[in-house]
Amino acid sequence: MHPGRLRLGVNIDHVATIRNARGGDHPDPVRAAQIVAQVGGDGITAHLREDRRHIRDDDLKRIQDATDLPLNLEMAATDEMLAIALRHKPHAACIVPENREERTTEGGLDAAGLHNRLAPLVSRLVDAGIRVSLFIEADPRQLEAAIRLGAQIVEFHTGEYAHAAGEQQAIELKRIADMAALAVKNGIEPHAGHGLTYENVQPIAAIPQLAELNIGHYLVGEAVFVGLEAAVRRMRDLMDDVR
Ligand SMILES: CC(=O)[C@@H](O)[C@H](O)COP(=O)(O)O
Ligand SMILES: NCC(=O)COP(=O)(O)O
Repeated sequence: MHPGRLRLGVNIDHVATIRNARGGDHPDPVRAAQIVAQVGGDGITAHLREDRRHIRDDDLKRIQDATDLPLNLEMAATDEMLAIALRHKPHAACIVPENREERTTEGGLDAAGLHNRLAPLVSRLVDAGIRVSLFIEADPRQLEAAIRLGAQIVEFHTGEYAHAAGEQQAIELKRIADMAALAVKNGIEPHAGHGLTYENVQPIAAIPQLAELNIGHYLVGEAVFVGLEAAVRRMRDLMDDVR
């Protein structure tokens, strides 16, 4: 059981997607971060992609200056992103797989296969006092790799769960629940995220070992209709109803 309340990290990438659609500065992801802070969000997640399709380098400091919420910087395992993380010193850095062609993150990081590339990067981040999260599939081999790498956090990719239905969704849910329990047994804090919505969040939120959910695209979509404040509040309520 995670001793504290299940935290909600709000990913504001797609506020920046709308902003960048016209090349201007509205809507500002920083204003979104401030609203998240005002309505009970527990953290801000921002994915600085190599192609800067949404979050941009200057957004990071503005977000950090604008709210006291912890910033979870999602980043690829590259020297460029390591230097940026060391410069900004976010609360946490979540290492995610990334390629230009993808529309969005398509799966978890291959922490096992990339051990030699990840090891120096993880230790540099840990040494700088940045909590390191690895965005992985709920798979024992990937979890073991994260333990070996010395990551403090794993974030389980919930995309397969989110896109599954019926029996397959139950199988994905059990996989995540089993790995969350194993993570805690090994002293790693388990998080989860990707593709979570009002409709599918509660079975994930009910997993007692999970400490944090990171949710973004759906909330920004809902915000178009009801506003970001109401969207975050509803997601928060749904999580609280099962924990
Ligand atoms: C790792 C993950 O699932 C998301 O946090 C990631 O940010 C998705 O990428 P986009 O935000 O570019 O869709
Ligand atoms: N790491 C998951 C995240 O930050 C948000 O993913 P999504 O809700 O935008 O799919």
